[in-house]
Amino acid sequence: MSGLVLTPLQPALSSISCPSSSEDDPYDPTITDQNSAEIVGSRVFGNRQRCLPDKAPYHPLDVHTRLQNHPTLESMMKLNYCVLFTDYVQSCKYESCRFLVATRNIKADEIIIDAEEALAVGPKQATHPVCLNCYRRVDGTYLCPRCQWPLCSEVCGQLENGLHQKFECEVLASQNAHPTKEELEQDDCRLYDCITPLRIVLDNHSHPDRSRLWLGLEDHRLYRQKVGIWHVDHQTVVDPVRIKWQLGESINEEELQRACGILEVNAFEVCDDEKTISARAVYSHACLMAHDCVPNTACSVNPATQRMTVRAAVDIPAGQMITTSYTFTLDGTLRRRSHLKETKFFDCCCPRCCDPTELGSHLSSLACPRCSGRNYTVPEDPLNPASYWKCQGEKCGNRIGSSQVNQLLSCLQRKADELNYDDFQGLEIFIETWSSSILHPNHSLLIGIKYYLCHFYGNAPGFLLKEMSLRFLIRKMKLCEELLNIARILEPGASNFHCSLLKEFELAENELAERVTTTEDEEEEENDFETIHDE
Ligand SMILES: C[S@@+](CC[C@H](N)C(=O)[O-])C[C@H]1O[C@@H](n2cnc3c(N)ncnc32)[C@H](O)[C@@H]1O
Repeated sequence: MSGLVLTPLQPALSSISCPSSSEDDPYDPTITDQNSAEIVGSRVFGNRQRCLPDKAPYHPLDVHTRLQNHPTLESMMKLNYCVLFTDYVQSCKYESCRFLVATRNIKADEIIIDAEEALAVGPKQATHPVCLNCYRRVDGTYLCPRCQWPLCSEVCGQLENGLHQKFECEVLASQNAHPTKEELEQDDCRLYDCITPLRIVLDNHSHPDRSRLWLGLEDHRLYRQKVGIWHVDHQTVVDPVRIKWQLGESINEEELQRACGILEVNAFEVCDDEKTISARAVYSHACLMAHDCVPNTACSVNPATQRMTVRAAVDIPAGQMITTSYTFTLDGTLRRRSHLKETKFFDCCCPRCCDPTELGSHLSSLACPRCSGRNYTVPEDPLNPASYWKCQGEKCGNRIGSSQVNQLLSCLQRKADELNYDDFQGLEIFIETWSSSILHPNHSLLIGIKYYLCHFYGNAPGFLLKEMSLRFLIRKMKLCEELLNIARILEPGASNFHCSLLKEFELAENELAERVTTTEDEEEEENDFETIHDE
């Protein structure tokens, strides 16, 4: 492990000129109270430049060429990354255009960002009731003695430095603002939506020095105003805080909307393996990573400290963007792109999205109805949801309209949503029924179920590794192999997805080896016994 990244700027680096650096610039190296990264490129913050034509796909190589020509790159080689400001943007709707770029060759598994402290942490939207300090589920039996919001226990209730005590407790107590018993019984208690934005606003009020860090975060204000989300945030956050809790005099709508926007665009999910902890957090450096549907990093958040560590999943050459994925790797292009548009407000045009076969992984491919499943049908223009789909078979070339494809997919999605995940046989039947003749065996509708089954076999009660029959052990290994082939394309290297599959495969392989050895030993014993007996 090497490469601590967030080291304070070295003198040589701090002299790099930062075009039109202004007082409000949160990435001005002289003002950050955290460790800092370097900044290069042309400035768009506060002076947003018009950009390349709509949908010009971005390509990391372009950035590489730019950086190679950048006079200060050499002096920046000591840092792992810099924040690149650029007028190079993907579409006119892409309002913000800073991203992290490797300033030297980074080896797979190297730490790029080491345990970055969160700028803000708090409950997720529409969450079940959680403790406002440790984000574990609560049932409302222990209430904060001061504000009456549920906490998990006295331990969290008496924390002096807990975020709850530090931020909202006093304000909520003064307004007698707490959820009712009925609200706490809901699985999506919307009052929790207000807590994290409220923390950001209160942080800004009490630490004007830190407010400059907040200023630097994208909130997609203009786009959010145009679409429904602005209105939803008004109902779920602005009105409850300002009207229901009567904080309207000290907190204005603008700052609450800005906090909501920052969270929607930038927050990472915080959870533990057992899913007992559920929260969201914002990081000033990690959240500058651009999205790519084939990310080159693996991110992890320590659920107890909420610190974020970013590692290189693969070798990242100097000049290449450092990327993470904001969406689900195992979703097909249509779904990923609409999820990114809805939640992060941009049209992804990464190489995977632009490729009809998703880089050969075939997560969206359908069996051609005319070739009876011998060839696969893929979108002619994967960036256009209304595109025709065409059979890849050289002699066939059969085309299907997007509405027909959508109809088929919605119908299969409904069937998939109805599946009972405790019934492994039902899942296997679903895979068998739709695989090959209708969907590519790697289709996202099937691959999600295969991923579930690959963990189910070997870990679920009644299917523990030692107890499982040979048939299921071999099935587990086959599923692992299929998924590993996809992981190698879509999340290569030391990604969480790839590593978890490798682990499952190795466990199954070792178990198989043990069984083979035991059987051989038993056979040998039997032979010995027979020989002795014969003698
Ligand atoms: C978490 S922020 C990343 C930092 C952001 N670029 C900034 O300057 O503040 C997420 C936003 O960055 C932009 N973005 C990230 N990856 C992108 C990509 N691959 N293509 C287009 N826009 C992207 C989108 O506007 C997205 O909503």
